[in-house]
Amino acid sequence: QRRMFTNVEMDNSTGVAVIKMNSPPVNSLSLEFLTEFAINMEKLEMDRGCRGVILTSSVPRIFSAGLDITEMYGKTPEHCGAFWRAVQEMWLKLYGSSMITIAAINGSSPAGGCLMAISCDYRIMTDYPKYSIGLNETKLGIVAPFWFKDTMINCIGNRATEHSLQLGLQYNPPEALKVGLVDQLETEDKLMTTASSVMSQWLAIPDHARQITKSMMRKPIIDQLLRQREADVQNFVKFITKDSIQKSLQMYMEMLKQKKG
Ligand SMILES: CCCCCCCCCCC/C=C/C(=O)SCCNC(=O)CCNC(=O)[C@H](O)C(C)(C)COP(=O)(O)OP(=O)(O)OC[C@H]1O[C@@H](n2cnc3c(N)ncnc32)[C@H](O)[C@@H]1OP(=O)(O)O
Repeated sequence: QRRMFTNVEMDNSTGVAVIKMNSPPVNSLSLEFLTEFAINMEKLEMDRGCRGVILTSSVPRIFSAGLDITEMYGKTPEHCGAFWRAVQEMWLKLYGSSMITIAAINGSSPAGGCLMAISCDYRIMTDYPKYSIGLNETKLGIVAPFWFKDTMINCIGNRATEHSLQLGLQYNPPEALKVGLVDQLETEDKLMTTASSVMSQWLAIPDHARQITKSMMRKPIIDQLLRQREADVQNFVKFITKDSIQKSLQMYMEMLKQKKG
């Protein structure tokens, strides 16, 4: 039986779907997870009754740990290529969605987890000091590709992105609010109610006007990836299969395990 990585609950009375990521222990984004996520987004996009999506997590304390490192370590170039296509597809479906997308960030959200959040239209994060969010790729010895970087620039601006990406910064909730990485903080118990109430404000705007505006803002980056999608895959495969990069990933995974023990 196929495993489910996300639960989708559609409320037909409001036209809002809630996608709950549910892949313990850390909602890491595996090839299967990403494939299922993209299919779910596609289905909601095709559903004329669905106007908005709230993205959140069922896993305690974690929104998403980002890309599943085990999908990039010790794998064949073919596997790495398939994985990267799935990462691209997830981003294209989320960043390019015509629906209103709100991230209810109820836990830590490094790297690919942060990319998911900043690909949404609005972000509300639980105000808990131990949670963090950011594109920390350089800390793993890897490089956030241009479309991660440009998504971040569109969210927090050029200078803050440069600072943030070079240092691989992870922000706690008040810091994330200050830099503009999230739009609002909320207590754990009120997070979903607040997300629904923000959604109502966005739903009050006529869809066609909001959708054209959103597309105007995001299309240049999306088109840039679409134009060079296969080159981006080959670039990733060449980079990630390098001995030095594989060594960095191995050391990072060992560090994660040691931290635990
Ligand atoms: C020249 C230019 C070319 C450019 C080409 C492209 C370059 C490549 C770009 C790639 C972009 C990458 C994006 C990513 O998303 S990489 C992933 C980054 N993620 C992280 O750094 C997060 C790591 N995890 C953590 O910090 C913590 O686990 C977390 C805060 C999320 C939770 O902490 P907690 O203490 O609750 O849990 P544990 O650390 O004990 O973890 C539990 C188990 O889960 C495993 N784990 C954690 N994260 C991941 C992950 N991302 N992938 C796979 N597995 C993960 C962890 O090892 C534990 O496993 P065990 O139980 O087996 O020990």
